[in-house]
Amino acid sequence: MPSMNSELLASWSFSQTQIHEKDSVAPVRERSADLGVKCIDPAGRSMLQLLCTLRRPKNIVEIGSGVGVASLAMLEVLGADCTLTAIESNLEHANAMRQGLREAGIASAQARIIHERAENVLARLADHAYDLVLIDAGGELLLEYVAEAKRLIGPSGVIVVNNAFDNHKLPKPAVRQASTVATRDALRMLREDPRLITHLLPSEQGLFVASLRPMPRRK
Ligand SMILES: C[S@@+](CC[C@H](N)C(=O)[O-])C[C@H]1O[C@@H](n2cnc3c(N)ncnc32)[C@H](O)[C@@H]1O
Repeated sequence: MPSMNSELLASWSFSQTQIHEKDSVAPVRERSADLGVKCIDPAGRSMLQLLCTLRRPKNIVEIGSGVGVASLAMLEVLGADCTLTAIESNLEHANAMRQGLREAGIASAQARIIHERAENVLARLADHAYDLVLIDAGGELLLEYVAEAKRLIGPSGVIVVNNAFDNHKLPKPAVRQASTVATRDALRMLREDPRLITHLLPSEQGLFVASLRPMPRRK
């Protein structure tokens, strides 16, 4: 296991600076900051775009879409080829996201925002109908969201958990706060599922990716 030393820390910090976002991203980040929403960090956003580029998901669910930094990142690389169902419990955040979608020229038929608590919505979404589920709504209910995400994804589905470091509390065993315990349990649930390949990507907030193993090819 690599131990954190100053060189490794310097390389990791350097990697976090090697991201150049389009000018259109800054106003959405500003709107997020104005409303006190902690949006996905630049490295996480860039990793999410890479994942979308490689997997080309057609149907996406985002749990906790905030003002839409992650949503717009996915829509930017996928174009009109995908539909997004964004679940957001805070009306101000949902309205600010609607504004961002309009400014980006995204049709409302392509990106649907459901203004409701995710725990009241997810059960209504169809089994195996989605290719990517992004979870970014805090740690407390993460186990529930992960269980639902496993039901929602189709045969080549991917589950992504942002802020997997739980604000850097995850690696500290002494921290027993509800969100940290739930995050540990949820990530373990994904890691121990033999159908999934998982990886914790070292963005600033931590991006945990769980992908269904491909079916073996028939000879
Ligand atoms: C970390 S922010 C999401 C940031 C967003 N993914 C982005 O990158 O721009 C978390 C969001 O989850 C929302 N949220 C919190 N609990 C929720 C719940 N139970 N159901 C739906 N949304 C929730 C908050 O209102 C907040 O906007």
